Amino acid sequence: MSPKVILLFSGKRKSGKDFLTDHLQELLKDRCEILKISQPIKSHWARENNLNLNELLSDNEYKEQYRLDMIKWSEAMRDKDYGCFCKQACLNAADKPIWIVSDIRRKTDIQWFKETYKDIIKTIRICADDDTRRARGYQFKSGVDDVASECDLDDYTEWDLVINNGEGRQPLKEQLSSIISLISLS
Ligand SMILES: Nc1ncnc2c1ncn2[C@@H]1O[C@H](COP(=O)(O)OP(=O)(O)O)[C@@H](O)[C@H]1O
Ligand SMILES: C[C@@](O)(CCOP(=O)(O)OP(=O)(O)O)CC(=O)O
Repeated sequence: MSPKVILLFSGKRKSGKDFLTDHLQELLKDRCEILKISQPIKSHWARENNLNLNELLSDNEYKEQYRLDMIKWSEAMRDKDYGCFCKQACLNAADKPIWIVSDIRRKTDIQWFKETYKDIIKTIRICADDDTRRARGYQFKSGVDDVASECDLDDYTEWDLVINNGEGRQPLKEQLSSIISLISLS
């Protein structure tokens, strides 16, 4: 069974990508699977450098120590094949009707998914103001917050849905129902 819908989520660090996609998964239960493009990157990095993969995958400070190096290595890999990590994430994914990709970062990520899975793609941008992100632990870092990893989709305008997850956000239930309304499994 191949997926019927693929939801691509994008947003800056601490905008709430994991928070919202984890809650979405609680709602959709076993109909969905969360895919992370950063998973193959982090797996490689953990293996090569003898690091704790679970810590790298968590939302705590641990991954921040390695983010800059992971960005540099993964950019070099993407220069050779822009879809390499998207492909790996999909190869490891379970057969579920809904795939939730929680960390789209580049226009080429969207391009790869649209080329590969055509019109079952929906794109969602999560926004949060800087004060809210800072309250969640964000601190600007040169080489991380001013490069493609965080900025390439800033000027993308073709989102199917934009969700405010900062100051003045709607209650979680409403945020989630706006996402659910994108899904039609006919
Ligand atoms: N709407 C929200 N309400 C409460 N806490 C939130 C909300 N959105 C995000 N957070 C918290 O902010 C932190 C960063 O969120 P996270 O989902 O890890 O961001 P990202 O994956 O975009 O870097 C986490 O501790 C998360 O629980
Ligand atoms: C090297 C990275 O894949 C690390 C991404 O780690 P996370 O996806 O865990 O980051 P946030 O959730 O936004 O905090 C970035 C990249 O450019 O591929």
